[in-house]
Amino acid sequence: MSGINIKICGLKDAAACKAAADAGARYLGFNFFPKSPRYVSPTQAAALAVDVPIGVCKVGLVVDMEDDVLEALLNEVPLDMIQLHGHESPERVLEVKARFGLPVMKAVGVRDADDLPSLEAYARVADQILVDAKPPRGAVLPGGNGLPFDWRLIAGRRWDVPWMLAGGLTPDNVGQAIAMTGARQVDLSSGVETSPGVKDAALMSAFCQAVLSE
Ligand SMILES: O=C(O)c1ccccc1N[C@@H]1O[C@H](COP(=O)(O)O)[C@@H](O)[C@H]1O
Repeated sequence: MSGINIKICGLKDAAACKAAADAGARYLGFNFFPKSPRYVSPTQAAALAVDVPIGVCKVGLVVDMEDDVLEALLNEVPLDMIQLHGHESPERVLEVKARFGLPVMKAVGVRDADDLPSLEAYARVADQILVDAKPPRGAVLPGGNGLPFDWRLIAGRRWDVPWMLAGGLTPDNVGQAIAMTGARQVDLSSGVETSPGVKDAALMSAFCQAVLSE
């Protein structure tokens, strides 16, 4: 056992949730961004949440969501953590934490060294930070594009809160990603899919094996 935590995001059906938890994921992510091929409605997520094992963290991924929509979502789905994956400011992170009382993980996109100060800023306000690849210019999705960033940019860097590495991770590259960055938590979506939004149990198992054998 490596002691590295795994999050598998964008789960849409009960079989995929079970396969992810059985494979060893400690966080399961539900995606509430309507434009995503991984979108689930609050009603669908509420049904899936019922069978998530105790001790596995249910994360809700939202993108620049307004308070009233977020409130309705949290009233319907028993989430354990909110993942903010849009343009939410540090002030907005604090607001969401205070208003909804759940831990907040803020995704921060990295493309080059200019993006690194943002990580420090969000690490001061969020409960966790998700160090993700910045989406390509003009992309529809602010994440979930299956593209890694240059891991050398964060080699040896540490923040004062727990952090996850994301962006284009796969069963084949996650070992190298961990070795280069020292990540103790990893997160992915596309890398365990056969097509956008379709999770594959064998790929999830292969990914978790690759991480857990580190
Ligand atoms: O997966 C999506 O469709 C998505 C949509 C909007 C915001 C974030 C999204 N995905 C998150 O992006 C990272 C990395 O994903 P990938 O492994 O590169 O596909 C991960 O946190 C996903 O949850």
